[in-house]
Amino acid sequence: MADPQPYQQLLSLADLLTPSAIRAAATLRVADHLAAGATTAREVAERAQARPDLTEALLRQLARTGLLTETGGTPDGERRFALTPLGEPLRSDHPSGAREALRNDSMMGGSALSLLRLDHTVRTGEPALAAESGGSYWEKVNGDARYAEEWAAQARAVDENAGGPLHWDADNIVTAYDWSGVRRVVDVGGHLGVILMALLRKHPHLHGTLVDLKNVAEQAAARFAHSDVADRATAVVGSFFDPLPQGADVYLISAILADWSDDDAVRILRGCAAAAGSHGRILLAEVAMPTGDPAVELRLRSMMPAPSRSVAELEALAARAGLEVTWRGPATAARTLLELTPPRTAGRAGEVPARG
Ligand SMILES: C[S@@+](CC[C@H](N)C(=O)[O-])C[C@H]1O[C@@H](n2cnc3c(N)ncnc32)[C@H](O)[C@@H]1O
Repeated sequence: MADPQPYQQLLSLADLLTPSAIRAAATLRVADHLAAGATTAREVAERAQARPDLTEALLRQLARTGLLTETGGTPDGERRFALTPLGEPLRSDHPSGAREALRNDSMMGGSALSLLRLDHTVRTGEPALAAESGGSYWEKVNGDARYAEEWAAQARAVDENAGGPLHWDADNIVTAYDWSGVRRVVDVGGHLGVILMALLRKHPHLHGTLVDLKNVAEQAAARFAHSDVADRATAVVGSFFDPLPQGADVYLISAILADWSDDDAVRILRGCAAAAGSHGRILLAEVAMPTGDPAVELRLRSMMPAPSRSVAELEALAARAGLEVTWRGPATAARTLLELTPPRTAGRAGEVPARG
């Protein structure tokens, strides 16, 4: 057989059918329906509330790709299908969690679709989702009740892993900063409260308020209410683009700025500074994701504008926001720690010591 022409290879490399069919199967729970006893396209379609004719096409295509196998026919001549070992991980109960990563309507699966508009990212540096919806990823997954159960599942998973080491060198936030003179901390975009709870447990004199968007803040509030720090931790629904709770001693910004352009990052820093007032400070604990590999860089950049700002770039943002660096904590490959202070209160220590 003649070797394929370069154009044929090119079209085959760029073809979207296989990934789209697998993601459609994940979204429509095809594997779950087959595992639960459906065998024909009609039975799968009925359970998936889909069209039988196109479900049949999907199942036949998945059989071609090796995720399903045809197991004969019914007396009426309908094809029967079953999962192969390659298709098994698409079941919701598979420990790999593959279906969650692949279904188009999950947080992870949905954000992967931004790769389809990589041209937009390469042209502008913006996440491709912005080209589609005009809104941020976080607004979408927090403003839509369809994602509330996913956040609840994440909260359950976080509870199951409670007590383990914190990700991305976040232990440094808890141990490397001098919390002794701090009474109130606001965790800005504090997610499900993992870091804030670790902080309050380690420093029993601290009180914490977590601010996050709706779906997340509600889960964090429920976690706090059932925890040993219930009397010192609160979670409030809010946006860091709106006024934040005033007057805390420290505004913690952990792993937030990577998701935002320079202009938005400066807005977030300014908002924290405004809430910090004349005596408060900001603890910027930004993460740096490894982007040396082009595949990793393209994936990350299609979803977030700045996955790995350098310390110098973070300090430049702080300067743009009118903040002074009053402490430099240990900078690991994954995490930077900077204390930032509005100018009128700068110089608590009278100098900028470099530690770590
Ligand atoms: C990458 S997570 C970081 C979570 C946490 N600070 C940490 O270090 O693990 C980003 C967080 O920012 C929150 N977020 C996004 N946009 C927000 C906004 N406008 N206002 C408040 N929180 C927001 C998200 O819901 C999410 O919890």
